[in-house]
Amino acid sequence: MVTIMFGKLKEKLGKTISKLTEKIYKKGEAKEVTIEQSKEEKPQTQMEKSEKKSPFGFLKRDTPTKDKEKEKTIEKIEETPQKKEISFFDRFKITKTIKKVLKKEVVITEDDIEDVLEELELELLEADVAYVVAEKIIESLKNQLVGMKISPNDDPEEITINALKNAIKEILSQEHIDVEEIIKEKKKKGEPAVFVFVGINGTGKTTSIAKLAYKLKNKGYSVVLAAGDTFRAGAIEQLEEHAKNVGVKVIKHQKGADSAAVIYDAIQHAKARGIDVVLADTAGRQATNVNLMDEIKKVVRVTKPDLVIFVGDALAGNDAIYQAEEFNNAVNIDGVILTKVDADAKGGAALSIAYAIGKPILYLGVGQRYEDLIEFDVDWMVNKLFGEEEVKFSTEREF
Ligand SMILES: Nc1nc2c(ncn2[C@@H]2O[C@H](COP(=O)(O)OP(=O)(O)OP(=O)(O)O)[C@@H](O)[C@H]2O)c(=O)[nH]1
Repeated sequence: MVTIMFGKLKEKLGKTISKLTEKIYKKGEAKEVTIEQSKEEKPQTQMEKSEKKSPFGFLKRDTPTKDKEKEKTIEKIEETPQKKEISFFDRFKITKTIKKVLKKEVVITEDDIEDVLEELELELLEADVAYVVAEKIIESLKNQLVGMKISPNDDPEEITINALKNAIKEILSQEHIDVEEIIKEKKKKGEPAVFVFVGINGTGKTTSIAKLAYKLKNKGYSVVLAAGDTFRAGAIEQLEEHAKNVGVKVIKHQKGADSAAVIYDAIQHAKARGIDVVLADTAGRQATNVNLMDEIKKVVRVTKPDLVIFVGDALAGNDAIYQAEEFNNAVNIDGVILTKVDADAKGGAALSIAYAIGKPILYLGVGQRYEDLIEFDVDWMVNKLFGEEEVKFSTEREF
């Protein structure tokens, strides 16, 4: 079954836009008007185009009406509005579009939208959006929409989509961390950049390290891995397997050794050989395990990494956010890698984790191949939530 990434969230946002738009139309006593357009007339405006291709499918589509003396057809929407030679017969092809237009100006009040926003809040929580994030989105929508004047020339759908996009961008926008910039700055000082990966068991730390090693190596950086997970049986061998596949070296000690010592040795190795980056694995641990959390604090104290990266599992929903908060309180996380986003039909964790801990998402794990690690970008996520295309990720497995 192919998961539609953020599918649940996308569906709920679409329903909200439809309801808010209808509220505005109703209050403005909107009437339906028919717009006739022949091929020769001006090319469609972007809004008219998006109205026909609305991602949420609830908007009026072209409704061709049969007309004896003239053949009518839906005007084919050009992906890119190139000037095309129009044939003689094409000139008579008329497009009729029915669109709603407000009869009078509308000033939105809190009463107008209260019920829709209450429903949205519940639906966001159902999509694993953290409570504090759902609250923030509702508050942002109220601040943007209550008191807004909408004239008959405005497009209510465009206004509601933009309001929701702004609310989500506010949530997603955290201070950006440029990983490559950190590597370059450390290189200038003749030192390796050190990134330590933390998180609970099974979230995808080891595979995310391998994916980042693959990405950085392909960008021309030299990378060494530190087998800091000296606790779980097979963890060292798993990392060695990835290292062999990706073509990088691993620094390891025996199982049960001190994690900080392994990572410290890897840093010395990198310094001695002028290697650019050390990616350090650590044992998966429950945030509630005090001894293991003390160990990770020692790792950070001893190795002084440039980035402590929390690896969270998008499928864990709110648990991923709780774990991120706990790790952030213990060792001050710098950034997040959210894994298994390709398998996450809800999308709540991706929307919530950065806001909940006030740290940026650095990368998203989107599959089980070494290339399935993408740099997180707010506009990319907003386009996935509001865009039309369904993102298809590979289900191929390399590990
Ligand atoms: N679909 C999908 N699976 C992933 C992704 N990232 C990791 N996985 C899978 O998640 C499982 C756990 O990955 P690991 O890297 O072993 O997890 P870990 O955090 O190192 O686990 P511990 O070593 O026990 O702490 C593996 O089967 C991975 O293939 C991803 O982005 N998408």
